[in-house]
Amino acid sequence: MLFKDFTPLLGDGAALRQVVDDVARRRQGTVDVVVGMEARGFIFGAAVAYALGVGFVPVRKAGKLPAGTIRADYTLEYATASLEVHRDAILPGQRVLVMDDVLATGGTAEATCRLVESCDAEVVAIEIVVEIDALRGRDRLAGRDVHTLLHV
Ligand SMILES: O=P(O)(O)OC[C@H]1O[C@H](OP(=O)(O)OP(=O)(O)O)[C@H](O)[C@@H]1O
Ligand SMILES: Nc1ncnc2[nH]cnc12
Repeated sequence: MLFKDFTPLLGDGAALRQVVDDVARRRQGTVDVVVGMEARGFIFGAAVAYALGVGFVPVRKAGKLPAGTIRADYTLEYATASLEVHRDAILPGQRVLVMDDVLATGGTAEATCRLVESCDAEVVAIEIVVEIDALRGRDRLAGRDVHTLLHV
């Protein structure tokens, strides 16, 4: 699978603003917090949280967060990995927007949804900048509101 390089989009101020404003317009008033996944989900997630006027919660690769965490394992092509979030970062009942740059196999997004739901919070929607359709990541997110800006 070819690597989809996002750095030109990040370097283009008008394009970056268009992506962030589009997500913020769609989700305005519907979420209490944005969750973004390390590392590229931090860039878009934090910008969208700022635009919505809500907080941002980082989901990190295992072993990087300083306080008490909960963990979710997920599968990569030939291995497994783990994501973590601070156990008190997402409150029960909060409405959560999950934001990432790429949806490939869906493992990252699916594990993130599990983390949110372990906090008794609700995944209101998943916003993705680019979905790699051939990898069928969407199948792992069946029943969820998944919105993608671009399909490749
Ligand atoms: O749908 P999946 O198959 O789970 O792949 C998508 C994930 O892969 C990339 O992150 P990566 O784990 O490469 O980390 P990085 O953002 O730190 O480069 C991307 O930013 C997504 O988070
Ligand atoms: N092909 C790909 N390009 C960019 N980011 C990715 N994350 C997972 N697969 C990817």
